[in-house]
Amino acid sequence: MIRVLGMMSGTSLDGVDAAMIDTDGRRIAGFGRAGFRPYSDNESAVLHAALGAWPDEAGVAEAAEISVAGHAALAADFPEAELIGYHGQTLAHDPKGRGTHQAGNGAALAHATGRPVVWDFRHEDVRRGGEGAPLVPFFHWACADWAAGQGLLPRAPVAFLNLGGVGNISWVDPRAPAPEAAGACLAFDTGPANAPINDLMRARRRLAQDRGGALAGSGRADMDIVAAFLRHPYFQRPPPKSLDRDQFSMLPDAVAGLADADAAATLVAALAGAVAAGWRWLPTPPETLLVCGGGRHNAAIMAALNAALETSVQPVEAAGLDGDMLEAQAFGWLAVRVLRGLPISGPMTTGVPEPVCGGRISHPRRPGRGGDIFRQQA
Ligand SMILES: Nc1ncnc2c1ncn2[C@@H]1O[C@H](COP(=O)(O)OP(=O)(O)OP(=O)(O)O)[C@@H](O)[C@H]1O
Ligand SMILES: CC(=O)N[C@H]1[C@@H]2OC[C@@H](O2)[C@@H](O)[C@@H]1O[C@H](C)C(=O)O
Repeated sequence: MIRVLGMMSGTSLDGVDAAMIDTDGRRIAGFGRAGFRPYSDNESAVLHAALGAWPDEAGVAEAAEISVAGHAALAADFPEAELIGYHGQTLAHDPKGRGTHQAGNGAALAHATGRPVVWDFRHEDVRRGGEGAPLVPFFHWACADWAAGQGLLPRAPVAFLNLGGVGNISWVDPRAPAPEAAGACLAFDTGPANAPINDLMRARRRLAQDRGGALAGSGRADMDIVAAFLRHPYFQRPPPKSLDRDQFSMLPDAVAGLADADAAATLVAALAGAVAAGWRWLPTPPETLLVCGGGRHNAAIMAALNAALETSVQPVEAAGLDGDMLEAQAFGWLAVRVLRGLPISGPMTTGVPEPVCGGRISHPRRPGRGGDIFRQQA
């Protein structure tokens, strides 16, 4: 078993999540402490300005420095970690074109923390023809396996919906022997989630988010706009498929003429409509949809999902999991899989032709505690 710290800074650009998890890269042995370090207004502004940039373009070096410094500061609170899984900051994602770009530097983080760092999780998948995203589905399979083992969920297919800046859904069957086994997982990005809502709040109210969904809850969705949005070819395309943060620029444009509350309500209805549009791709309709990520704190989103779907929609806490830390835990679990040479994606999650391991491992110049886990490998 390895005590690993997973670290994630997602597309909503609000800060860095960190969570400890004990795992052999297959089963989850236990969850540990977690932490969050928000980006300052200045850091967030630099990251926002760099969105869309590819390596060596303007603003990327500064964004990478902010990423490494923010992660190193938070990792210092977790001296018990033998290994760190570091996602980096996605600035651009175009898997069928220019590739995928996570700003950051795992070698610099290894040096700063004295711990080995697994990073650059997405490139190898893209290089081999995959979407490079979503990568959390194999971990969702492990969560379903863990929850079934704890008696918190039946050992049956279940779906996880992650609502960060972008939404992604994983259908998983914990009766399968491993996440890469045939029939174990099917996953894809559903559509925009919190990113357009945050952008609306920032532009119109100078706020970072619609806290609790209060504004959206007081408005009325324009269903003509939602219907037009759902005619986008993305929703007709079968998985695998993944999205860049700002791929649906027509959505903010379409709500530009609406009052604030109605605009927020329309974005929420579009989010739920996109999830419902993806439902047909799931191998079987799951009895439960477990919602994780910040969007589950938005009551208007949860109500819209309940209205749009004929299934039990619940926060992932119903299965004993921490919905704010699931992605950070995922990149800890995936880091151990990289260390052990186990696949982190496959045909049914990213569309890569064969299951692929990927990831890079960087060692600190002066090894700290991490040396032990490499001796365990031998
Ligand atoms: N109390 C709340 N009320 C409403 N919305 C919230 C609340 N808490 C979080 N959110 C929303 O969730 C977002 C953060 O979600 P999360 O941390 O899951 O995203 P992320 O990890 O950055 O993105 P991604 O999963 O796309 O990589 C916030 O930016 C906000 O939009
Ligand atoms: C390229 C990239 O960073 N994509 C993110 C983003 O945020 C949500 C969705 O789009 C998902 O595809 C992915 O994140 C999660 C952690 C994933 O890879 O599963």
